[in-house]
Order: sequence, then C-alpha cells, then structure tokens
Amino acid sequence: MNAPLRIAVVGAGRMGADHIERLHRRIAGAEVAAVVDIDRPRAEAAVAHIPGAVAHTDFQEVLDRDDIDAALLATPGFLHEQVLLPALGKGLPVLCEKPLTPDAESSWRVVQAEVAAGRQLVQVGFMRRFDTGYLALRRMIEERTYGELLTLHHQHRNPTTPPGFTNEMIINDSVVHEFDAVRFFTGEEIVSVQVRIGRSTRNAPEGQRDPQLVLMETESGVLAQVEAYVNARFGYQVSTQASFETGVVGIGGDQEPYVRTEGRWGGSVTPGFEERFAEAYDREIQAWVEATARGEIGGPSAWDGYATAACCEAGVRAQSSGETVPVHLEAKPSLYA
Ligand SMILES: NC(=O)C1=CN([C@@H]2O[C@H](COP(=O)(O)OP(=O)(O)OC[C@H]3O[C@@H](n4cnc5c(N)ncnc54)[C@H](O)[C@@H]3O)[C@@H](O)[C@H]2O)C=CC1
Ligand SMILES: O=C1[C@@H](O)[C@H](O)[C@@H](O)[C@H](O)[C@H]1O
Repeated sequence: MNAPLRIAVVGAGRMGADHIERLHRRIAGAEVAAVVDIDRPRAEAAVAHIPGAVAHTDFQEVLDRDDIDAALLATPGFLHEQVLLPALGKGLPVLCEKPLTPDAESSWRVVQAEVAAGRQLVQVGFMRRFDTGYLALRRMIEERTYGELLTLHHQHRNPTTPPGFTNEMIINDSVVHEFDAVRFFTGEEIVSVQVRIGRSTRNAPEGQRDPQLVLMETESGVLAQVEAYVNARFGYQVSTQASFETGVVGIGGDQEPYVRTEGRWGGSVTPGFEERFAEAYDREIQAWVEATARGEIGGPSAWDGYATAACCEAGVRAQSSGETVPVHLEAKPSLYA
C-alpha cells in the first residue's frame, strides 16, 4: 500500500475546517500534514488534534517544505490566484474550492499557468458533480431516458449570508454552482446570461438585492433558470427540476425521513450546505485524493473553473444592465480536450 498523501490545507475557516475534519476522519489515503491560515491561533487550533500536523501562516512556508504532496485551498475566492500560481510553478496538485477565481481574466491566467506546467494539477471544488441526484439526472440527460432535455429550473436558497457578502457574490459565489451544474448536465458551454431583479426582501443586507432570477442559454438552446435567494431564512435548499420531451424529473427535493407525529406531518430542512452536501464533499475529496495519487485530477478542471468565471462575469454585467449578456470564452487549450 502507498504512503498516505500529505496534504496542506490553506484557509481553516468554515469550509477549510470542514475539509480538515473530512481528511482527518473519513478520507482514505491522505493525512493533514499542514494547515495554513493568516490567523495563527486558527491554524494552531486546526492542527491541535492532528498528530504531526504543523501550523503555518504563509503558503510560502509550505512551498519551502519538501514533504507536502498536495494542497487543498479554502481561502476566499479573491485570494486563490496568489496560491494557485506558485503551486502550479512547483508542480503541486491543488483542490481549489470554488470559485477558481472571481473573474475570467485571472482564471485564464491560472489556465495558462497550468498549460505551461504541461499537466492538469488543479481540480475545482464543484462538489455538486458528486451528489447522487446530480449524477442520476445527468445520466438521464445523456441516455435520453425521457427524450431531449428542454429546460432546467433551479432553486438555490441560503438561510443568510456572511458579513461582506456583496450583490456580485450572489453570482460569483452562489450562482457559480448553477453555471457549473448546467455545463455538467448538458455537456455544453453557456452562451448568454440574463438577470432579473424584482421586489427585494427586507432581510437582505445593505447593497444586496435578493432574490435574483438568472436565465442562461446553452449552445444547443437549453434554457436554464435559477432563483438565487440567499437570505431565505427557513434553511438551505438546492434543487432542480428538468423538463424533457416525455417527463419531468426533480432532484434535491425535501430530505427524508418523512414523519407524521402529534397532528403534523413533514420532514426536516437542511440548515446549510455542510449537511445538504456532506456525502458529495466526501466523495469529491476521496476522488481527488485517489486521482492525485495516480498523477491525475478526479473532477472539474481549471477549464471548468475558467468557463464558469466567464459566465459569472457575464452575470455580474447582466445584474446591472438588465440586458442579455453573451459569454466570451477563449479557445480551449488541447490540455482540456
Ligand atoms: N463548495 C462549497 O459548497 C463551498 C465553498 N466555499 C468556498 O470555500 C472558500 C472559503 O470559504 P469560507 O470557508 O466560507 O471562508 P472563511 O472566511 O470562513 O474562511 C477563510 C479562511 O481563510 C483564511 N485566510 C484569509 N487570508 C488568508 C491568507 N492569505 N492565507 C491563509 N489563510 C487566509 C481566513 O483567516 C479564514 O480562516 C471560498 O472559496 C468559498 O467560495 C464556501 C462555502 C461552501
Ligand atoms: O459555495 C457555497 C457558498 O459559498 C455560497 O455562498 C452558497 O450560496 C452555496 O450554496 C454554497 O455551496
């Protein structure tokens, strides 16, 4: 049996801490060897229960070590490029939480750096691709189980947003998942994006308009819409309905168990993405670890990160203009053929 991969987790906040626990307790073939956080007490707390793991405050300290096999990047998206470029320069594999970067220009720089490195080293954390419902729906689309796919209707509802979550982040941090999901389901690029904003909830923080309806079109004319409602209060919900020629398929509906008790019926609502996608994150990280051990990536690529960043850029322009904005993509490098 091979020695476990020695992973450095960069960013030990909400998502990084969740991934550290996952790597430490549930993922086979990997161990947390380092945690980097600019907030030293946070980095130290994250490694306190992991024998042998070392706390750092600067990613360069990890690059200077020669015993780290891969990095899991979970700092805020606008900080990803500053870790990805040196990691690619050193040939270090990275699982980069979404978004790859917050705009198409910087994502394209990452793609070009990977092309220069000569092999795929970056996997992007679009974990929904590992959700069983998503996988089942994609199979039905591919196999034309109910004829051709015509439209996709997504609901993306969060209970609240963290401090500093801007209007643009509704597109760049939340709807980025649906841009990837639509590309994953259809196997096509998205060609245009429109955003409509109507009455806004009084629960939205200043500067945010919530909810927003995002409409996108794929190369072959599939229309997909998203209700992004990020201060919905009641809990977390990510679901999709797909309309085909001979059927309608829903995924991500209400969670089991369904209970009747004390004169009421119903089930529970997941409070957040950690619970809704717990199994998908596990499968995502396990697939990444196994692929990394083989010298490959095990999920969405830097090209997928770039293509969704281009959709986000169109989406942010569409937010302010109200126009249908075309998505511009550079030619796809042969590395991603
Ligand atoms: N796949 C998914 O469903 C989700 C993905 N995310 C993504 O995960 C990433 C992190 O998000 P959160 O955990 O919510 O953020 P967070 O704000 O909770 O944590 C970020 C951490 O990075 C640290 N940090 C900041 N600058 C740093 C630097 N220069 N070097 C090292 N550490 C630094 C902070 O001190 C903090 O501990 C983002 O890209 C976000 O979009 C977040 C939530 C869900
Ligand atoms: O990635 C995530 C968060 O960053 C984002 O803010 C949420 O809207 C998403 O549902 C979650 O999956």
